[in-house]
Amino acid sequence: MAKVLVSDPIDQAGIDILSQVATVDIKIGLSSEELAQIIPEYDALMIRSGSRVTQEIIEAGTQLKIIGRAGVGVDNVDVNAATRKGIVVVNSPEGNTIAAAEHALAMMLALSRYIPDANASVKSGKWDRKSFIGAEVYKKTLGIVGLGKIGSHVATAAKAMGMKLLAYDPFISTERADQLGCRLVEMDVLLQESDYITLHIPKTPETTHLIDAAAIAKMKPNARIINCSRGGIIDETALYNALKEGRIAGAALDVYETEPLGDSPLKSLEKQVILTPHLGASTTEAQVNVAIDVAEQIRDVLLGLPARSAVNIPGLGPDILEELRPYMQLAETLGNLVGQLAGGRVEQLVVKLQGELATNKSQPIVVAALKGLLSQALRERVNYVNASIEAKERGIRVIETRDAGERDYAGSLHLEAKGSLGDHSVTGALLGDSEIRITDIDEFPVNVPPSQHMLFTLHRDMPGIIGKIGSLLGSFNVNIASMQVGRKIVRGDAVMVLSLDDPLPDGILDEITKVSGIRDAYTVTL
Ligand SMILES: NC(=O)C1=CN([C@@H]2O[C@H](COP(=O)(O)OP(=O)(O)OC[C@H]3O[C@@H](n4cnc5c(N)ncnc54)[C@H](O)[C@@H]3O)[C@@H](O)[C@H]2O)C=CC1
Ligand SMILES: O=C(O)C(=O)COP(=O)(O)O
Repeated sequence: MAKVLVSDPIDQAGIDILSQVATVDIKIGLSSEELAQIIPEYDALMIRSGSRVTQEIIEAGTQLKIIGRAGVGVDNVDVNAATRKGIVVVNSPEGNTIAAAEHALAMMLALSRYIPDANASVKSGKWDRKSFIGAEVYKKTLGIVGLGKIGSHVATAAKAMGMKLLAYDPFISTERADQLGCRLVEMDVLLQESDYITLHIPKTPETTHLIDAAAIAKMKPNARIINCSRGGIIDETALYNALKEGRIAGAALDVYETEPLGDSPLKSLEKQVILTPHLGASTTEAQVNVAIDVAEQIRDVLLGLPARSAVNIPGLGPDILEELRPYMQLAETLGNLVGQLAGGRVEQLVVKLQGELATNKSQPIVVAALKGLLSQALRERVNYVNASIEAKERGIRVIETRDAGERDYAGSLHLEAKGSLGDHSVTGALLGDSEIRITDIDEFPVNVPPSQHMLFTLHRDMPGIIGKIGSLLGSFNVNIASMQVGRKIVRGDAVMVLSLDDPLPDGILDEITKVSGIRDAYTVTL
């Protein structure tokens, strides 16, 4: 039975799903060294933001097939290292959207009305009303940095509270911002005009210290900033200095450069600062959502099924996967076939999408073709996650072309491999919804289904040659399941495609190539 390690607190609903297919060990609070030490035993790792999955841990995870992040941010996982090792990284892109958005809104209101300090004051026996005169958010300007899932929900709620909305997000269209009632502006305008600024962006090299001393200097003196996205997007030292000197009015932080937050001077500031311990996703609802979402994906991957929210298989969402799955199977089979025909080192692969396939997303098809191409060399080490990287590292140039006009089949795929031992090409199509047909080998038309053991010959089209190959195979006790010849002209060159019931015994290929009229012969295992 597979083994899953859960190294952060996960709702029981997720554990129950994992337990259907695996032995689940829950070990919370492990150090990186401890995690690296035990990870070789596990097929899957399920985490939240508390575990840091470094390259060392990934390298040590020799059995690891999937890392599931029960939440959104995967900045605590070395995704590149996982991709190189063919480990799928999945998350729950939407499970905690509402929780995080509501936390940001709660922070904005709590900051405006000094709720944490007012609460502490009453609980300490005081009745002090004059120290807590707050500000209204109504008619104030909210600047939203990052108008993705969480930012959009914040926008909708803030709009309902009568706020004016600005947004900065270079990857969002003006139409989308308009729909949400936001004016899309440059970052400087947002900094200068906002009374409240809320951050909802991932942590990347570009967003690290996006809010630094220079950015804070552009903010209004009454500005309040809220960060429920990622620590390190705000330079905490610059923020502390600005708050201490009263250059901005307040800050509410849920995330920090280092977590747990250690000895930070921010803790010494009073009612203008609210600090929560990374609680954005901490609602019962969100925790059930993310646990189920990610546990289901881990279960599926352990059962050999695809994951619906893999962050390192780009462009492979569930709807696309559903639609393209038969074509991906075709691409993988043809990639495997052309790789074996080419034999040696492949330097270039041309992937030509024809007919209706030409209008489809090509990336999953190309990835599947590369997976097939590399499968002889890398066996189960190659998968949809690492096929592109493995191809790149082997110096295989990939060229994609499209020909929507090709009409022999509704959609077909043509692959050409340029290799150290020669060039080969194959074409294939789908019959009905998912039956694969090889329709062309090295430009010779054929119509054969792929089978596990196949023999291909290039020969001169002349009487008696088929009989000779048949007898030769018979003398080695190899049974032919089907046979087809493809030729362009009578008595010119031709290919013979044989499906065999058994693998070809050693040495027989040499005997076949010695038959007069046979120019070349290849065995293929699919
Ligand atoms: N505090 C907490 O517990 C939680 C934090 N988060 C964090 O919140 C953040 C946002 O999450 P979602 O809205 O779900 O992500 P999302 O991917 O839906 O949205 C992120 C948005 O940021 C934009 N963006 C990327 N780079 C940018 C840049 N340089 N400048 C401006 N905009 C940029 C993107 O275009 C996108 O629209 C993530 O960092 C996530 O990890 C999410 C859930 C809970
Ligand atoms: O989903 C995210 O990105 C979060 O930051 C939530 O973190 P958590 O799962 O609560 O440790």
